[in-house]
Amino acid sequence: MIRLENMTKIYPNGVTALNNVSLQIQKGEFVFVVGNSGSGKTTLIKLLMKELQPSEGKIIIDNKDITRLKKRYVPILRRNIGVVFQDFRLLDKMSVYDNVAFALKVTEEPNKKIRRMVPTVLSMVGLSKKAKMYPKEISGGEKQRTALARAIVNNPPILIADEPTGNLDPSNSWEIMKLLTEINMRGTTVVVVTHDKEMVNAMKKRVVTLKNGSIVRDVQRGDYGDEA
Ligand SMILES: Nc1ncnc2c1ncn2[C@@H]1O[C@H](COP(=O)(O)OP(=O)(O)OP(=O)(O)O)[C@@H](O)[C@H]1O
Repeated sequence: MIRLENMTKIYPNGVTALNNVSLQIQKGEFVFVVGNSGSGKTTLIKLLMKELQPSEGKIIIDNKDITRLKKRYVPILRRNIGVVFQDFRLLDKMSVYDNVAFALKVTEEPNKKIRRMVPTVLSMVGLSKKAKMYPKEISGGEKQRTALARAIVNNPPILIADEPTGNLDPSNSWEIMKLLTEINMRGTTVVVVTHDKEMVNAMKKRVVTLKNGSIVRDVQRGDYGDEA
């Protein structure tokens, strides 16, 4: 489903953020990507979303090389990849409901579908009672769950979460991990970038470790390891 082939990213200032990275993620997998600050994790996510273009190599998603994808097809790619950003990127002037509905409005889904889907995902992430609240009126964990609801409301085949437990206390972190596991069990491929050692060690999923832009470890049912 996701295949990186000898991918290198050198930023215009000469920094090599990723160096000859090859990686395969199968449909339905749950993968943690770990690594020190500056190891290339965010760069990897941006390349997968086509926010950045690699300097060398291929990125194949669903048998298509997205590095060759024409600009007009980028929205279709993004519809297939739900992303939960580190800083949530919620719209402050919109309620929880509207933040989630917005993801369907931009893809011009019919109103009937929006009215059906938004309450369904809000209930799934336990936010039905907060639907009318605004981001500034809800907690960090609730913002994270709103961002997650928005990322999955389109039912994308791939979900990428950047530090989803980064700013959360342990109980909220577990809640988010439980939701990511549920989403994965429904068939979505889940990629989680994290520093959360305890969580990675508890989950026993595949762990890919980046160091200075290279993959230095890739283990099934793994732990956080010493490299990251
Ligand atoms: N826009 C940019 N221009 C130049 N260099 C960049 C740019 N963005 C990131 N870098 C550099 O690329 C390398 C990889 O950065 P990246 O943000 O991918 O790391 P990361 O693993 O996500 O780090 P963190 O855990 O701190 O978020 C770092 O050396 C960083 O300084």
